[in-house]
Amino acid sequence: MANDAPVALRLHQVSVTRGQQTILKEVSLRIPEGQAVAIIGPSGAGKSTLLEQLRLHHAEQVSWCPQAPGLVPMLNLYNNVYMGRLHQRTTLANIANLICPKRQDVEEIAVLATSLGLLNGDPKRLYQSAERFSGGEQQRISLARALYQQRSIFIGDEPVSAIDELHAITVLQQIKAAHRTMVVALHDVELALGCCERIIALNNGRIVLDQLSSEISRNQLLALYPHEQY
Ligand SMILES: Nc1ncnc2c1ncn2[C@@H]1O[C@H](COP(=O)(O)OP(=O)(O)OP(=O)(O)O)[C@@H](O)[C@H]1O
Repeated sequence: MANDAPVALRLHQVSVTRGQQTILKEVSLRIPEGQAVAIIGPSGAGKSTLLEQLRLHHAEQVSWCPQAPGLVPMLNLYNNVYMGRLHQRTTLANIANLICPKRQDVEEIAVLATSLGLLNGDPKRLYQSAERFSGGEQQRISLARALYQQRSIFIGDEPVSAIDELHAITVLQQIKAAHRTMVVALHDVELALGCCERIIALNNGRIVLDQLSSEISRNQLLALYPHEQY
């Protein structure tokens, strides 16, 4: 696949074994800067494991959005998002934030939360504990935390699976616009074809397809899911 841009993410013959099972089998991969890539494949194919390897190999550049929201339930929306930049700030600044958040941080997170439809016109929702948001909203808080990291590469494991189809497209476009490179595991092949220029399919720990979306048909992708009904 010709692309002269510098490589943003690279794996070279990476294998991952857990217990008796080899989950990734000598996977090699180069993702150029500027590309939006969907990782697809049936459940258990190794998508999360592949994303984990990409993240571990490029930790400093990556904004990471895991499959489970991973929020602190009793902390409010604001503080859960603020955690995205904990490591970029001093311990003192982080403690001060818990007592008296800076206006600039509050405003920035409010803008982000609004853009993801989390405030519904009510700024007080910024101070509502995460556990009082719905599953889909909690996923969007997790996304806001990843976006707040402001890194050049976004890696997300099913980042829009709890968001309805219409909003999922908008949210993926928003993620794309905020990062130079995006790699997301998606179970929805339509979404993958519509929002990502390159599709990488995994099966049983191996890459079985790696093509530009413009060169693949929907049926070709559906054939990768023989046991699932669409
Ligand atoms: N920590 C672990 N210990 C043992 N086996 C594991 C571990 N993590 C994952 N696996 C196994 O590795 C395989 C791939 O898992 P992985 O989560 O990467 O798949 P996936 O394609 O992301 O699946 P899904 O779409 O269901 O999230 C599965 O068979 C899973 O049971």
